[in-house]
Amino acid sequence: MTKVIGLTGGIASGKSTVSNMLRDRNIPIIDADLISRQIVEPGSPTLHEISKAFGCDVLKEDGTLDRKKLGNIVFSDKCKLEKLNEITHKRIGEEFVKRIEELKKDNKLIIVDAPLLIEAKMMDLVDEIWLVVVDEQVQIDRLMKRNNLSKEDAIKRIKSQMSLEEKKKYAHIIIDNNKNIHHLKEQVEYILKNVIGGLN
Ligand SMILES: CC(C)(COP(=O)(O)OP(=O)(O)OC[C@H]1O[C@@H](n2cnc3c(N)ncnc32)[C@H](O)[C@@H]1O)[C@@H](O)C(=O)NCCC(=O)NCCS
Ligand SMILES: Nc1ncnc2c1ncn2[C@@H]1O[C@H](COP(=O)(O)OP(=O)(O)OP(=O)(O)O)[C@@H](O)[C@H]1O
Repeated sequence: MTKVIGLTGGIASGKSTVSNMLRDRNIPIIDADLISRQIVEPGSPTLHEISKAFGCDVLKEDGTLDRKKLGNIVFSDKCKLEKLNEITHKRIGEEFVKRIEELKKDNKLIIVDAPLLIEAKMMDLVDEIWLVVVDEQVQIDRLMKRNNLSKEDAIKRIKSQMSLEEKKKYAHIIIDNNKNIHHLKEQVEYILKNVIGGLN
């Protein structure tokens, strides 16, 4: 039996960092942020719908999605974010199902790295939820630094997602990423050894 893990957590909590550690152990990762880029390639129906809903202004001259511009629009307006989610989440979910089925053939453990797993009600696609947690101040600092955002913009993005306290209600395992990378890696190794056991 294959075990499918949903790896989730707030923006800049450290999901990709955890995913990379698991990938290094040859565990397959399904990356929602990557899928959300693939489904909006030029010529795709999703990009067409986005430009119809948000105007051609959200396209660059070469026809690709101007992610920065669309991000600025949706993270400042809840209704617009909901509109974008309506367009994208169904397709992201379909890709999850397809890729999980493919990977199940050859793997006992699969990770679905999805920031909005809970918000998008995709919990049923996975057997277990691992939640990466950080204190809000650490999250703000890391997000400002990584995305070169003002504090105000970083807070807007954090507030566009479900609160950590709410997410904790769904989590089977909590990974604390408030300290350094070494501390994070120790937890990942512990989980692989003691919780997942011989699966990977
Ligand atoms: C708004 C967009 C264009 C911004 O692009 P950008 O390259 O700046 O960010 P990227 O896609 O790398 O996402 C970075 C992080 O933002 C957060 N985020 C992304 N989309 C959303 C959303 N709809 N609601 C809340 N937070 C989100 C996540 O924590 C994600 O890890 C892009 O995120 C997007 O198309 N989002 C809709 C698709 C989606 O919901 N993706 C998450 C899949 S579970
Ligand atoms: N323990 C840590 N110590 C210091 N920096 C860290 C730590 N963990 C992650 N980071 C940094 O914090 C930032 C956010 O981490 P990461 O990109 O893994 O988060 P994420 O949850 O995948 O983000 P997103 O939701 O936006 O996809 C990155 O710049 C990463 O290098």
